Amino acid sequence: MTTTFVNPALYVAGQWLEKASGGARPVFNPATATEIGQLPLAGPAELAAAAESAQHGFEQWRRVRPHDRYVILRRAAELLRQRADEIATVLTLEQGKPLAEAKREVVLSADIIDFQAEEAKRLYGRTVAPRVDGILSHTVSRVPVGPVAAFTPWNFPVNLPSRKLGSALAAGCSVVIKPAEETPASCMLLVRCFLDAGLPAEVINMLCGDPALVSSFLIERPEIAKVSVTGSVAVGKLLGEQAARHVKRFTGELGGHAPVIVCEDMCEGAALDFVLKQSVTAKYRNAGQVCASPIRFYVPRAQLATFSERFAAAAQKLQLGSGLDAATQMGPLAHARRIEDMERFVDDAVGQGARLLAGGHRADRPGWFFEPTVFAEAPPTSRLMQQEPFGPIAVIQPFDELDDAISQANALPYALGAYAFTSDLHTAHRLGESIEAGMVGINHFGVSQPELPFGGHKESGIGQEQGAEGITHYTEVKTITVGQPF
Ligand SMILES: NC(=O)C1=CN([C@@H]2O[C@H](COP(=O)(O)OP(=O)(O)OC[C@H]3O[C@@H](n4cnc5c(N)ncnc54)[C@H](O)[C@@H]3O)[C@@H](O)[C@H]2O)C=CC1
Ligand SMILES: O=Cc1ccc(S(=O)(=O)O)cc1
Repeated sequence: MTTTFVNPALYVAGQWLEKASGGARPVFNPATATEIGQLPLAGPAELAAAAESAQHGFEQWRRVRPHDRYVILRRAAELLRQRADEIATVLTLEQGKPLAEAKREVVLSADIIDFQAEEAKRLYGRTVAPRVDGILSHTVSRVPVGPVAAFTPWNFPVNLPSRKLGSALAAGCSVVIKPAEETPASCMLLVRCFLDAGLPAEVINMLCGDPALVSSFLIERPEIAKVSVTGSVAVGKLLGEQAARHVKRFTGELGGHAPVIVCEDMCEGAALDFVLKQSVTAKYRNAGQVCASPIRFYVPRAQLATFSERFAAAAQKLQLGSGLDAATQMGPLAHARRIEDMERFVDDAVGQGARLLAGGHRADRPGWFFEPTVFAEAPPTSRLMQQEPFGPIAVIQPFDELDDAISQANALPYALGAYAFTSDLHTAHRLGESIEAGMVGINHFGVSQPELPFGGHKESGIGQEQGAEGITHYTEVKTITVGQPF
């Protein structure tokens, strides 16, 4: 297995580019904060070429039968599985997460592509009975929306592109994808799987550059029909506004601030052990850089001390280190900006009187490591209780009545993932129905599955990815109605 980095290149109009007109920027290993590669950056010339190429690619791909699209996508998923060790290593080198997490991400991405490939064959239409004589047929079908501009972040550099590419390509769209500049190489290796599987060259274009320039340039291009973004609420609003100005279709998978309600009946003995083990694992997975990461834990007031002390003790025991080291349980944050952001969250929470129970500092070692951090009783005005920390910070809050916990859970404009633990079936249903979120996990954190729709309510997003819903967002409804000629 290789432990070397693969220098990233852009893929524009059927050519791999190791240099581009926008210059270049370094790619870093977050575990050491050292440069590991150079990324070429697209300028207007490559951006225009990519948009034109996506139009050519679309004209070709839309005519490929769904079954043939399915065959190519299934082959790409298989190549991804075969290359999982190499791709996971590159992912860990540029993003930082433990290798086992990176490998799971790559294999899960193959499952996502497989599922969407199957959906290509199930884009059913319908016929509708005419209401007057002289009409032969009304046919309602789904057609591909057109070339897509897709923007993905650095926290899941293979999974998030796979969600967009799997659905868009299955639907018959071409894609110009801009992965995060911090983590371009693992996405490049994903793109190679599609091309090696037989995807026609111009159906996919991949480039990086100045994010604001790339997005505004592409969204304004007449070739681009749809914009799909995963990122912060702020970036989602910006790109959504730009798309709306041109009446372009838009999917946004944006931030979250997931609450976790732990009911009284889960606060003792084996039940409490179970909740704590699941919670600490879910919280510090990918160093908390997950849009559906649990953030606010609500526990009965009488259990606050025990729950928070045990949570903090478990967090402090986590082994930090390079993702390539098999003993590592939590890697570094993906880039230096995240460390500064964590410090701002901590300073603000401490300043507002929250109790710091664990961590709170950058770790005393090279690289962008931040200690697993636990707060209790943070005031609702603190930044931590209002904005997505997107890092290894948990906050544990007391509640008196379950209704109060539900109100607090629903108090923010975010509504992506939410979780609750209870052994009571009636309470499980009540929580599932009353918590406002796109995805509610009861007694587990595994809300993201290839078979299930993933998406948020309120400001957390528009549309869904994965599941049967994923592909539909890359289609338009078209009605053809045929009358008798005379
Ligand atoms: N929903 C998710 O999975 C993600 C959410 N975020 C959120 O974003 C916050 C800030 O993340 P940072 O990386 O520090 O900041 P950032 O906002 O600079 O970048 C976030 C991502 O958006 C992209 N981006 C930024 N401006 C863009 C633009 N005008 N057009 C197209 N893409 C653009 C970047 O390339 C990057 O991949 C995090 O605290 C978190 O709340 C970040 C990454 C993933
Ligand atoms: O950041 C969003 C995100 C990405 C991946 C997953 S999972 O690996 O499929 O669980 C969850 C959330």
